[in-house]
Amino acid sequence: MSRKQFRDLADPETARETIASLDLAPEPTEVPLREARGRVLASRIDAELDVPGFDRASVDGYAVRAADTFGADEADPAELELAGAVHAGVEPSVEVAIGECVEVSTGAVVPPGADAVVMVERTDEDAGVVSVRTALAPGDGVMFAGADVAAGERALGPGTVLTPREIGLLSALGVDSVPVRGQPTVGIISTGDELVRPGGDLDSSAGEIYDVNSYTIATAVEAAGGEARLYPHAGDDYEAMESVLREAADDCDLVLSSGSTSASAVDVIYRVIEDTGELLLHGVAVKPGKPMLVGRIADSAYIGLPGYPVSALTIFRTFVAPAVREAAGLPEPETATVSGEMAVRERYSEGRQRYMPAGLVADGDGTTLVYPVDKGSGATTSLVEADGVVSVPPDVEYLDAGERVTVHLFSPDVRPPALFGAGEDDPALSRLLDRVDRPRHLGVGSRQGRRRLRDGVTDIAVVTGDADIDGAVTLGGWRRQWGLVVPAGNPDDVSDLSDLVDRELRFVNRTTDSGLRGTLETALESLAADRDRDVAGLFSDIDGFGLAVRAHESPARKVRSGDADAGLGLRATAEKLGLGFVPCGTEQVQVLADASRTGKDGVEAFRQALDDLPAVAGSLPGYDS
Ligand SMILES: Nc1nc2c(c(=O)[nH]1)N[C@H]1C(S)=C(S)[C@@H](COP(=O)(O)OP(=O)(O)OC[C@H]3O[C@@H](n4cnc5c(N)ncnc54)[C@H](O)[C@@H]3O)O[C@H]1N2
Ligand code: MOO
Repeated sequence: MSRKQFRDLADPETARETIASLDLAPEPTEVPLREARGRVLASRIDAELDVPGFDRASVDGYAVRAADTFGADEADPAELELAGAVHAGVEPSVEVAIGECVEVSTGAVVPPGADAVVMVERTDEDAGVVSVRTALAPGDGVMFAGADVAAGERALGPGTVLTPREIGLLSALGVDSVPVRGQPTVGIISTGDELVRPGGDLDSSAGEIYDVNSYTIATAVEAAGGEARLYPHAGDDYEAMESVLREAADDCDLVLSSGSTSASAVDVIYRVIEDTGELLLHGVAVKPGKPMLVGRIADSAYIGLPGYPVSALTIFRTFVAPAVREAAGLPEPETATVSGEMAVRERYSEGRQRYMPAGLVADGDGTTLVYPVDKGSGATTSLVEADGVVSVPPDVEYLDAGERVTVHLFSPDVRPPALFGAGEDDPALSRLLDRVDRPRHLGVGSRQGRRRLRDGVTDIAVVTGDADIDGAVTLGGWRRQWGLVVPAGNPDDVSDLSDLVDRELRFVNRTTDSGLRGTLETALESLAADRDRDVAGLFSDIDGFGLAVRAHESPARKVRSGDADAGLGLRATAEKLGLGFVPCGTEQVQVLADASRTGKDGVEAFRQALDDLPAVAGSLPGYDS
């Protein structure tokens, strides 16, 4: 089977122009006013009536002839005869003659003869005579007919985005349905045999994954003013893709697929487009998102997003969302940028325009630091753990530490974390972070945590083992019991670490970045010394010593699923998952803070949260404050 090769990549501007040349805009439509929020008026609306439709009392009080109150004040009130009353929603049956007044409530029709309304607070009434303690000018206390909007006036123009304010005006005009721009219908098709919709059962051993793109792109379409339609995901074969694409093209203004854009033998979607429609572009010099496609199928526009979730969403945000907004008649949203200094040096030399996900953190002086958050295009956390994107031109090979860069925030209301930490992923830490406003913690293990603290990226590091870092102070810490997580009831009768070495047990380790791995190795080193053996040989006697998983619960989960006999873990994890536990020792977890950042509100808040440590540790088996 032939494979796609990416030799000539289009530049981003060409991609933008090609997408702009597609026609996504649907016909205008009419919607009930009640459902019109966020829609865009398709044509002008003129007032068909005066609002208010009558001279309306704006206060509770008495309708008067202003001339009758001339010269009145507290010392010398005007005395008027009470001729009757008019309430809101009732046609007046009295007139105000010279020397008279009529009681009115707010919103009532001002009765004939009157030209002003005095507030009840400035009057006294006694036996049918009202003393008015202030002088009024004509129009005081009255909203005249048509003063809000007059019949024939231009009320709202085409292109107006309908918010509650405009819906208020249209309600006042009695309009109950409005002509609006159509919302482009966008068909969403994820491709790939491996995909399962969230909620379905997942067989990870068969390489199945949850479908991230369908809901992500559907919600992004809606946020851009389109109407998303989800189609069942298409398997990795030509016929399946062709039939779903045709079906979606029949129904929608734009079809968006994800996946199958690249170079593998099953990445055939470009051929389906070539055969059933028109392929206008394949491959753009951007990162992420290089293999995107643009084309047409029947009367519908088509854009192929790459399968990797970060690539798909970045391409959507950068190239597709503006076209959807344009078709829906929506203005480009307010964007916000923040300027900051690169916290670390970042190398890059692929010659493509890069949209680098970046996080923000304030250092001790309040300087904004920017750090790359790139866990790769396949990691959804690459975007969740970032605050925005730095656009790096194709000819830039690296960004130096300290270099000034501009971050385009994901939205203007993005606020950087108040507390930024990295290191151990730990259940006590998770509970403590819940007590802090806007924390961000990267569970990258002790080693990486120390490195980021040393590099001046994070405010705190949560580590086991070596806690001696220049310029760092200890905020607090706790002890946790570690050992071997085994199946419930410990069926293999595992009693200590030597069983891993001496018996045929399938073990699951943690990665070398994790503190627990360091603690295990230290314990095994002393076992090797007791036995007068070389430590590497001891490690190699353990079946699975090299089988390392990143997350702190993962070894225990492998034990629970029957894929391992013992895993490195904590007592707290074993008990949480209903598994057995063989204790091997306790280790100290320490929270270190960059000494120059202890004045930050978030760091101070975390220090206060540490006061709750006895309660937190008391709720976790094997924990001690
Ligand atoms: N030999 C080459 N390999 C790749 C190249 C290349 O130029 N040569 N390009 C890489 C780049 S860049 C990208 S981006 C991806 C694009 O891949 P596809 O669009 O073909 O997407 P798939 O292969 O179908 O999937 C990639 C990846 O993403 C996962 N995926 C797909 N759809 C979803 C979804 N709806 N939800 C969650 N995850 C999804 C899929 O399982 C794969 O892991 O190709 C590189 N390879
Ligand atoms: O273009 Mo791919 O999106 O670099 O990951």
